[in-house]
Amino acid sequence: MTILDGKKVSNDIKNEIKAEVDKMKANNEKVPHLAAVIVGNDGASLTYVGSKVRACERVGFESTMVRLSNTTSEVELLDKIEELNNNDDIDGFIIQLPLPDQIDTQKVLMAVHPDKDVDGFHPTNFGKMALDMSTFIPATPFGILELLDRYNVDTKGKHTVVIGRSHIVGRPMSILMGRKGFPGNSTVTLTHSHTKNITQITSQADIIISALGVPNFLKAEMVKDDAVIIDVGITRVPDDSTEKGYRITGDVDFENVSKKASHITPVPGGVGPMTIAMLLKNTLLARERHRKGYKE
Ligand SMILES: Nc1nc(=O)c2c([nH]1)NC[C@@H]1CN(c3ccc(C(=O)N[C@@H](CCC(=O)O)C(=O)O)cc3)C=[N+]21
Repeated sequence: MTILDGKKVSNDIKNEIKAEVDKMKANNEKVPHLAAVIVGNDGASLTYVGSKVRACERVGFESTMVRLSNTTSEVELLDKIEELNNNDDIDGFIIQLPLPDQIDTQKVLMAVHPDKDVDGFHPTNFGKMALDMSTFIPATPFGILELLDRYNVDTKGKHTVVIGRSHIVGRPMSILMGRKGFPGNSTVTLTHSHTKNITQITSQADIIISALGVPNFLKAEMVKDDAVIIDVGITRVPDDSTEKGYRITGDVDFENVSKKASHITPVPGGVGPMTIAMLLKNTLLARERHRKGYKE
């Protein structure tokens, strides 16, 4: 059984990115600049954005965190986005999700200029992804592809079962695993809350990608021997024995499923750190495209 070590691979990727940034600095070129907008005070969201900012520092990017209050109106947020779209110093930015209820998420994501949309959430970029055109691939799915690639996990002709159809993980993942090329060329089944007899489906999977957010959902009985297991779940469960008062748990019953799996991602230390590394990679790409005047 091989642990797909997202922590290690993400560190390798960050070192590769840092080497690129060092070259830019040596040539007196402007370094990539990422901005992150966060609306409200959600603890988990603040943690993730904090990690993103720290990761920028680590590789030598510039970063800007824009904090808006929980009562921010949709118009105020759209104004801020327009400002970031027009700020030539910023190569890419993200709007941290989820957003408060008074704000229409889809409307907001459509306001981000596709050239600066390093999350890959704009319909133009999502469409390009589905059509195999070069674009920003959403960081979590991109991180999973990168992890499969670096561990040489064979995906061709395999049956991949994706659990969850969210716009940021399950849906794009189902498209990417079925695309031509590597990693890809899988036969994909996308399952969700209306799926009947899910155990029958997961037991036939060569690769399972679970992005549900239900702790311990995927049990050993649902998995066949030698399956590849990717756990995208990150749920905070209260735990007084820890310093922070919580621990994070994936969708997979790791202890038992890992005994059957050929490859498995841990939580923490699997997909989460890869997400951050690939956001940096997309920001590097955004800088490069910006430098070339968006001509290609
Ligand atoms: N616009 C937008 N883009 C996102 O990419 C985005 C988002 N909104 N909203 C929330 C989700 C979630 N997400 C994570 C990133 C890193 C970890 C991560 O580093 N996790 C660590 C542990 C972190 C902890 O201790 O909580 C790990 O799994 O090892 C987790 C989750 C990005 N998301």
